[in-house]
Amino acid sequence: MIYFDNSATTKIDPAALKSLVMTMENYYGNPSSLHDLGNQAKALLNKARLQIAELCGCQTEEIFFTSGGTESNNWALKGTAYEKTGRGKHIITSSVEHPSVSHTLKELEQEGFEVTYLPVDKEGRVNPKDLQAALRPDTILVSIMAVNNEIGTIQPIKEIAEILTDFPTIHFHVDGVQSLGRFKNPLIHSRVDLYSFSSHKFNGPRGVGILYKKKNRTLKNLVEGGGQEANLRSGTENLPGIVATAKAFRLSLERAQEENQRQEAIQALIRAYLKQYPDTIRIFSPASGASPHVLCFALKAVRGEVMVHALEEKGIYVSTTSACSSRQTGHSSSTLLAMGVDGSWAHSAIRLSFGFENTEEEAQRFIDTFEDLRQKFTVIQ
Ligand SMILES: Cc1ncc(COP(=O)(O)O)c(C=O)c1O
Repeated sequence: MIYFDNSATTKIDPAALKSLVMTMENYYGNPSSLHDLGNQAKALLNKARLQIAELCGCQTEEIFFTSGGTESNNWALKGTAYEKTGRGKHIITSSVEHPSVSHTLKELEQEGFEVTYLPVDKEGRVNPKDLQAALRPDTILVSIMAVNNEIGTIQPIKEIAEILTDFPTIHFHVDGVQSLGRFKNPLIHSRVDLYSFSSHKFNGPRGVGILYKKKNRTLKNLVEGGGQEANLRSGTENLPGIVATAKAFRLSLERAQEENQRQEAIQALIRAYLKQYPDTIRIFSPASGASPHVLCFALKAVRGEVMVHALEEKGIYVSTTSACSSRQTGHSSSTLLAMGVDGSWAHSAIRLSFGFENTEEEAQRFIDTFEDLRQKFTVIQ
């Protein structure tokens, strides 16, 4: 079996799994309880928060735990919109965001907010000049992803942050769900106010997200209840998941350099093979300025889902462009369409995404299998 679907989700790291089970078995007290078991759970929660804050170079009060990347994104966007509605109703984003951003913004549009969707170039990248031109006195929020989940493009977050330095009242949110380990500073730039992470994308467990919120920024809370997470996000904390997340976060950063190099080598091997067929194979992931963990391409006139299942029969697991959209029949990648890719090519796209267990030997096995399929499909055509 070859698992090349790490942008959809990753296998939990054995050390993170150990932390998860250890916490479940030994720290089952509720961190809000007054007794000793509660105190022990609370101490562990504080420790996990401190570890993540230190790794991000921020304060513990700036780290909030949520249920995943989707909730972190929803909270950053809606929380800003509802908090700042008196100051303005204009939001800027890109046309290639994950649905947890784009669908949330569509909802806000129905509630009377105005959203500017910045175009992207042929590599799926926003031009900071377009952002500069879109800024208005009533702009309250800019939300741009760090790394695109469908093709891997890295957005110019630093350049955008520099521009926004002159606009200190605007909240700058970055969806960093696909980004951990790709930047030296996990939060990229000090001008970033809100940053979303998702544990299951970096070999942590499902059901845990992180929202970094800069100390002086205010967000409306969306989840009311017992006042956990500094009264801003209620609900009994998922302590085992949070402890395992802290472990996976640290491990991801520790092995980032080695990981990136290995994934670059895997990607280079597969790219070299794909490039032999320029008439029938198109590569959509940029060759530079992109994360090495994603490689998106298409074999002409073979639908993405057909290729996904043909590879699956050979024990190779990949996606059409994003796991969320892959069950919607006839759905094309929104990123590819925003890049101006022709609809029929977009329908044929598949995404390979690499993780910490993948090897160059697997890349070679993938190439051999894909070559058989390419020949088979070419004969059929
Ligand atoms: C860029 C991006 N943002 C947000 C999400 C949502 O994260 P989660 O699955 O933790 O809700 C994903 C998941 O694929 C993603 O790739």
